[in-house]
Amino acid sequence: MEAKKRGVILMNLGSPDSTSVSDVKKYLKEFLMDERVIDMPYLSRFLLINGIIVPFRAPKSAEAYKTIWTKEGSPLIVLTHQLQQAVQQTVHVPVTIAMRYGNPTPEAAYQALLQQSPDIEEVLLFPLYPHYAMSSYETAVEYMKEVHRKNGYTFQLQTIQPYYNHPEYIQALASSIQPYLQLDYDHILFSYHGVPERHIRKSDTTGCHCLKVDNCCNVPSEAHKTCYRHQVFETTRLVTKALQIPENKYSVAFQSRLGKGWLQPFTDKQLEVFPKRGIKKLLVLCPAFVSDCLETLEEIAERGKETFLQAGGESYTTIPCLNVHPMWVSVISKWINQFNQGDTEMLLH
Ligand SMILES: C=CC1=C(C)c2cc3[nH]c(cc4nc(cc5[nH]c(cc1n2)c(C)c5CCC(=O)O)C(CCC(=O)O)=C4C)c(C)c3C=C
Ligand SMILES: [Fe+2]
Ligand SMILES: [Fe+2]
Repeated sequence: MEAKKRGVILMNLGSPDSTSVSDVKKYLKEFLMDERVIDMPYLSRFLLINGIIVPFRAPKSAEAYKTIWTKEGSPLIVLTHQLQQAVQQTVHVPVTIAMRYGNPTPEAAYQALLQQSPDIEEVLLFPLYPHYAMSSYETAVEYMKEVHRKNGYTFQLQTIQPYYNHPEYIQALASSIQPYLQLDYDHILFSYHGVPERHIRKSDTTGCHCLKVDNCCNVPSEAHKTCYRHQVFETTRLVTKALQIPENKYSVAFQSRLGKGWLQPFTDKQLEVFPKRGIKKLLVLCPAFVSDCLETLEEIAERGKETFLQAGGESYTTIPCLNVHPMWVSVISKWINQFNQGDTEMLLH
């Protein structure tokens, strides 16, 4: 029997095309008009985004992007391209990239695969998000399905499930952290992108567990399959266990909030209080992101450092995202090879 013709799409969030205010406005509008990001009725969302948030935010965001932009473009896009190239060298199926917002679009990614392999039968969608959140993983997957359906493509679309607790992902993350443990440090902060608490409740498939049961994220539940909070705690628990980091040497916080009612504790507030609690030498990492981006390079590495040092901290080291770490490249390649052999263990069922 002949093997099926397959292809892979690595999917990330996306960036503006340039640091111009007009490109940033276009990107923010597309991003924030996503009903899985700002979950309001259409008209209120439209008025809030177009009338208030984008006009005020775009000039500030454009300035922030300027501080991290490279000759090749946005770090997130450049790093996603580099990951695609590294993975492509080790697998025998075509691999391309798509962004949820901006370029390259999902249509462009599907077309790129069809051009390389016109009789393609199965495409693997690989979201570059280890954790499930309606504003990251879910919107990426649902949007790819929608574009697939609208174009009437005949190939099948399969999706890698969230890998926040997969032993091979944890091992890759641990080995990217390991060299930094040689530094003299008091504490490690795991800073994850925040989400509104309302989103955690909305994603609860049982309707009665998340943020309703005491200590919900540590009480076994079916809800954890789609609970971002549970999943980030699990990544932290598993990776600190693998590295034998004692419980009193690390903590979790949530960054990048936009509005009220987001998951706590907040990273920026923690950075202010740590020095007062005797934490003077800090390591920070951001495992919700596979690729370094505005939120890690500007918010955490630049502004976070300033906050911590001004509050009395002495040393502040950021640990890069997995990016193109060789172990991460080989994990992705291994999962792609498994998929290419018809192994469905890693796929959403
Ligand atoms: C874990 C992944 C992400 C989740 C969950 C997420 C939720 C989320 N984000 C916003 C608003 C903004 N996020 C912005 C940037 C941004 N967000 C992620 C990832 C997640 N967001 C990434 C990778 C990036 C960086 C993109 C880059 O180009 O480098 C921005 C834009 C920048 C800014 O103006 O700050 C906004 C806005 C919301 C509202 C939300 C959940 C509801
Ligand atoms: Fe975000
Ligand atoms: Fe939970």
